[in-house]
Amino acid sequence: MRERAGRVSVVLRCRPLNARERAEKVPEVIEVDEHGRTASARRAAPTASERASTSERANARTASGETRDFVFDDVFGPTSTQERVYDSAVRPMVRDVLDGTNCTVFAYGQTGTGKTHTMSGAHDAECDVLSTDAGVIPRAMMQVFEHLESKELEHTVKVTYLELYNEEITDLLGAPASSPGHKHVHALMEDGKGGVAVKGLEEVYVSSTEDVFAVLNRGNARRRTEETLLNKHSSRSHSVFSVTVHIKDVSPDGEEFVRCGKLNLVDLAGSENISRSGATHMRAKEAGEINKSLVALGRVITALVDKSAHVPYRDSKLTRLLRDALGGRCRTCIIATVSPASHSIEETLSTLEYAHRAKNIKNKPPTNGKVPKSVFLKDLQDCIERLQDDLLATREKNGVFLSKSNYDAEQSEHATARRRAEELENALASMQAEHDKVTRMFDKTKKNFLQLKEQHAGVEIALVETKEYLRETESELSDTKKVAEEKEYLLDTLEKKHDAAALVISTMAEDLGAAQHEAAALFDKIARQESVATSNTESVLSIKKSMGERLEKMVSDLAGWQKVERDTRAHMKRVMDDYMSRKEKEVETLKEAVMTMAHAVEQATRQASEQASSSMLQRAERLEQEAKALRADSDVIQQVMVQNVVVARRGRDETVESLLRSLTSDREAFSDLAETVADTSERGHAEFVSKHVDDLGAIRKEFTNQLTTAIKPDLRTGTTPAREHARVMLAEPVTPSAFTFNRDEALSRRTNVDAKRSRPPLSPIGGSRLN
Ligand SMILES: Nc1ncnc2c1ncn2[C@@H]1O[C@H](COP(=O)(O)OP(=O)(O)OP(=O)(O)O)[C@@H](O)[C@H]1O
Repeated sequence: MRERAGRVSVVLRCRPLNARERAEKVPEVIEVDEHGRTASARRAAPTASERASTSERANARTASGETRDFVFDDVFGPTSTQERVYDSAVRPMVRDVLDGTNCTVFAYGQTGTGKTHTMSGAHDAECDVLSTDAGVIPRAMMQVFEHLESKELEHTVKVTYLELYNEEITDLLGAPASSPGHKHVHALMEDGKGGVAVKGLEEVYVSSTEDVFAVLNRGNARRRTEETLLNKHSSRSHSVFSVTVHIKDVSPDGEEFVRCGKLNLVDLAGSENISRSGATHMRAKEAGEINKSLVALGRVITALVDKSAHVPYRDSKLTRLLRDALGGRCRTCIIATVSPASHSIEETLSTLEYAHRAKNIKNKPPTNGKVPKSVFLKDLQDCIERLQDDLLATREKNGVFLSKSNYDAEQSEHATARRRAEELENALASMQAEHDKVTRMFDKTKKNFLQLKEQHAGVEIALVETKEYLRETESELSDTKKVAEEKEYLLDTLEKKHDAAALVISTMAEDLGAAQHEAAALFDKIARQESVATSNTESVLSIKKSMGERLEKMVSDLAGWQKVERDTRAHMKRVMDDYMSRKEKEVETLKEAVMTMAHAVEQATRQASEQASSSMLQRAERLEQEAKALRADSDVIQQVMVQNVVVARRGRDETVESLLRSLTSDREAFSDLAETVADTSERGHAEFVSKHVDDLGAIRKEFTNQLTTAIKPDLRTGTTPAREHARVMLAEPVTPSAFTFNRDEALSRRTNVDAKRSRPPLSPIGGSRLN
């Protein structure tokens, strides 16, 4: 092994697969290069059985196929022998011990990886020849004694063997306990030189390898081992086998001195995955304690590597025991043991990482173990005196008493213990605070739990209800199934019917095709009808439009006609007024003439009545002529009216008739007037004139009324009688004869009227004459 001053040396040993692993064909994931002092760890996919026995997380991690390399001071593969490991890693250290150096060799690794095999192995020897399986301890002892014997040096060799189990130190070489349940537990104490010592530990002086093997056998017999799934003889404790060698020597200058070297050989209990090792109950607690102390060891290593100000040696008795070996004045070698099996890859990697880090721990320079013989003797003398004092004090007093030096040592230990107690109290206070916090969390959790319990009760009720509902649902389901079966049956029937229906449907489809054809023809017809209807509508609209236009035209014509009528009426009125005023004048004149005549008649009563009669007759004739002229005027007027009516596209028959009647009546009236005038001589002109003035007024009034009625609009229809009459007229074919004045008919009507008035009918104007 290469040596680097002051540094902890770390070697790796990888054991071969055991029989069971070989049988299971467990893949090997560790490759070692002894020459290159490297080890490669490969994460491989786990086998089915590994998957079954490994946590999901581990499976996930080991499935990655990652390979990591580690370099150590020495690497030993599965085929490396015990001898080779010893010669390479430990033999130099034993040499140092014999030179007066304190050395520590400890094996560290997962359970079942060969720590005990490496440290102890088989330590029986025949004929002073160690078996090939002999481990570090027997080989070291063999080397020590070979050296001492070969050099024929004066020496003493003493050994101690202790076990640290569940944080209690037991002396494996001490007197057996008085009762099976009783154990001697030993305290750790400061040795006053920066190290620790186990108080009251039995030191056994040995003078040969046989003595050592006997001691080892005695101690190993008391060591706690158990069978686990991972190791048939698993060590359940850490063990420390210490060898102290004192050698008397002489310096070149002739001075005698004593070389004192101590070799600590530590076999740690293996870290274990509790689930994989199958540990339960006490064993699980045991494994927990082992792991705890190994974690403390890991923290110490980390603190030393990181050069932390505080190294937590006091966290466990294991680290206190190894204090000198880790960071103290000691030469140290760590033998890390690993398994090549794939199922241990995670633990193997953990071991490799810690071991690799531990390489960086630097110890202080070892003390020179050479003590002058006088000093050594003085020390021995002091020791003997202390022991004698204790013995004396014990003898004199009725109890256990100590010598002053032992008392001081005890006091010093008590002071340390007090400090430790204070530290522990502080730790306790922080733990109390943590405990309070946890209690509060517990209370909160308890509250939550109670709430959850209540919810759970509610859920249980709901569950019962759900179960009930489920039962109901199941019953409904069975009913539904029955219904489903029935439906299935019906479905079958329906399918058959469906086939039949399909047949019918195909027939219907054909019919439908025909119907569609007919419908198409029908639609064509309808389209045609619609087009006709549209054209009709257009015609109606056109007729309506032309009717409207015609009506408007008619209205406008009517308005024109009304104007003509108004003009005619005004004209007639003027004619009539002229005529009347003329006639009135004439009547006046006539009256005057009549008066004159009457006067003349009165005066010329006696003058020739014939002359008078003739004159009157002439006068009457003249009047008749005038009447004829009037009649001619009337005819002219009549013709004008007719012409006007014709020009106004027919006209108001009734109005015209009325006018005609009126005119006829006027004519007749004039005829009557003429007759009356003819009769005037008989009835008197005054009566005649006044009567006819009245008649003329009545005629005018009636004419006016008729006109008003003819043009008065009907509130309901919005039309006037004249318009209505015109409409009727327009609707009927009009012949000019309809407007021809029938004089005879008029006369006959006049006669009828007169008859109704009980008046003698007038003689035709043309044929009238005065009687
Ligand atoms: N290098 C090796 N060559 C052959 N067999 C070995 C080797 N290492 C270990 N073994 C065997 O493996 C088994 C377990 O070894 P060992 O008891 O030494 O493990 P351990 O690490 O001490 O376990 P634990 O921590 O449980 O005590 C033993 O039967 C041992 O003989």
